[in-house]
Amino acid sequence: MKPRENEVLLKMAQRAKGIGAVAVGMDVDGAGLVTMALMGQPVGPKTFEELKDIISKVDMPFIVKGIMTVDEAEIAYKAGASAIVVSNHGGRILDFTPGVAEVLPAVAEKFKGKITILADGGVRSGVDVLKYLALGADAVLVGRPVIIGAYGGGMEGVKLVLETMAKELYQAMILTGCRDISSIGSHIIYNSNR
Ligand SMILES: Cc1cc2nc3c(=O)[nH]c(=O)nc-3n(C[C@H](O)[C@H](O)[C@H](O)COP(=O)(O)O)c2cc1C
Repeated sequence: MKPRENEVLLKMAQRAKGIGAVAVGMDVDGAGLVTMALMGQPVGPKTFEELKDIISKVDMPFIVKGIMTVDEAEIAYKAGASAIVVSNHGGRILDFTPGVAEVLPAVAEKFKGKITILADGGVRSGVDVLKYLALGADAVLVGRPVIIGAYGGGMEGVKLVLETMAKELYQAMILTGCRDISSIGSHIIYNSNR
């Protein structure tokens, strides 16, 4: 990747000031090579040093997205990211890769409390939110349902989608005996292999 691409990414991140956070996608191969996807295009830092350098120059919380392994989480954490998004961003093309729910517990086991852990992908109800929280996420992100809500009903549509999810989450918490978000944990997950 050309240095110019990093400059563009950095400028976009700096211009985003006021939005509150900047997010980039990340994929790391065995050799520690980092590629990032922005607007679907592979751009951004290719090495740990470049990622660290960009994070140090952005005066706002920096979120690294597309984390699917403990090693990738480690890179984001050591580079100084505020948060990671455990997110299977290769799903449309690589449909044989593990799902977020499969990798989230291992990432959470090592990094819970050290870095904010967000998760996304396939969340369609409040019960799905509960599942990702129980598997170790600090918070859950929602993509396509919000787009569908906006398409169908504009701002009211988005509001309806999010309020419905919040109600479903509340009901699911009551049924699983969780009095607040912090009491949601792996104890509510039934594992038939245990
Ligand atoms: C139209 C569309 C384009 C997307 N483009 C990107 C992208 O360029 N980079 C990326 O990391 N994720 C991309 N995503 C994934 C979302 O950022 C997010 O991870 C995903 O939509 C969450 O899953 P959900 O839609 O099932 O809630 C895209 C998703 C959609 C629907």
